[in-house]
Amino acid sequence: MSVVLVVNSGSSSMKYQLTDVEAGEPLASGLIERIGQAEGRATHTVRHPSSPGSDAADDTFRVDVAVPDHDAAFAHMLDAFAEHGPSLDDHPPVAVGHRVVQGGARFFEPTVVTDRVKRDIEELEVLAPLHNPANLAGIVAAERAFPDVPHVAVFDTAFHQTLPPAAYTYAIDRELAAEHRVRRYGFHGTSHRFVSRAAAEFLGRPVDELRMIVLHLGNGASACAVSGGRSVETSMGMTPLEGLVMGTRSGDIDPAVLLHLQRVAGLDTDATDRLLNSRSGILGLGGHADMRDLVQASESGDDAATLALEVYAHRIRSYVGAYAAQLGRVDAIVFTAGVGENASIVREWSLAGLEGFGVEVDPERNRRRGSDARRISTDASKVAVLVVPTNEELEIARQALAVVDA
Ligand SMILES: Nc1ncnc2c1ncn2[C@@H]1O[C@H](COP(=O)(O)OP(=O)(O)O)[C@@H](O)[C@H]1O
Ligand SMILES: CC(=O)OP(=O)(O)O
Ligand SMILES: [Mg+2]
Repeated sequence: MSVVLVVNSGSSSMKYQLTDVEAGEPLASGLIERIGQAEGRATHTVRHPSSPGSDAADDTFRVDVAVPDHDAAFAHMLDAFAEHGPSLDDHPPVAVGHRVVQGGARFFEPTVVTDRVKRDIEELEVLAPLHNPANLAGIVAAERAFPDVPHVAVFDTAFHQTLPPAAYTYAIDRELAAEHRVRRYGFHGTSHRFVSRAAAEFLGRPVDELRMIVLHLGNGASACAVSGGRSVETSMGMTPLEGLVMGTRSGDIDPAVLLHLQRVAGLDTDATDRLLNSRSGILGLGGHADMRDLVQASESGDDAATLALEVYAHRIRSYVGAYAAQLGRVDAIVFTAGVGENASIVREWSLAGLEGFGVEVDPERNRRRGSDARRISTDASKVAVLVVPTNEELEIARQALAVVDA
């Protein structure tokens, strides 16, 4: 058994998963929230792999606990494994895989963490101020907790290294852009990679024959045009702010709006940053960052919530059209992540009216719930519309193991 611990450190949370890579099954997972705040909360779930004939439920343990920093989060995680299992002595990780959001133009592949790699991740903080500092803090804390195993950084940007220059170049002064590394990098690459391969498997066709549009709709959201298994266009840019409407992020906006607000509403740089990253998206429009709450508000007649949903879907439809043009042909449109896998209304509204382009969602299939990959288009639809659950942790574990085994 090859067990890998996967860590996804955010600025105020840490997610972890202990995974048996060969079985493709998590043994345990957890989430430590509100790191650095007075009241935190930790959840630890012990998974019981479902064997034929048995339907064992997972065990989840929740505690309210103040967690001052990432070191404390790791200490808490180790306690949770000791108390609730599975025992790390019986399942020692052979590697720790870390999600790192921004790898710039430097990291193309999963990379064993060294002092040099840590310095590079730190140096890339200017290009991802919300994400990379937390990712690095998680790596440093994990090295302290697991000093004897290799640590592997897996970058959100790596899958998008195949973008052609025409897709990643912003039309601004090229010398200024080069000096400050201003270009589009793209994110959620681990998910787009995993999901595009899983979709090909579901369709029973080699990924290198397929052209597809993957819609990763979670808290952050991005679209990716995948041709022959390679990312050729994606909606996030230099940072994870560009593109689709998200939980709290605006996505695309005329940059002159910022200039205008700075002039007439006195917004400074930090206030502008907070507006676009934390107070916009469906939260800014409809009062809810969580899609479940937004859908519920809309269903109970809240017009602002309904408009937020319409804007969210309208933006997705625009990207689907644009990416169809870039790809020249679309074999599949694939929904994934929390919203994409669960919110049938978002899938329905996003693809409404595309029948003329061979995209026909079957309303009944779309409404049906499920946790496996499934087709939601009609049998007659020229383009297959799929829901494919993402599993970034398994993909990170696989990539970390491959590096360590190599
Ligand atoms: N049953 C559901 N219906 C609608 N939205 C859902 C459902 N379950 C989860 N979501 C939404 O998925 C989003 C979180 O997605 P997720 O992929 O877990 O995000 P992240 O990993 O980026 O934190 C939230 O907006 C949440 O409301
Ligand atoms: C890059 C990014 O947006 O990540 P997340 O969706 O986890 O916020
Ligand atoms: Mg996610």
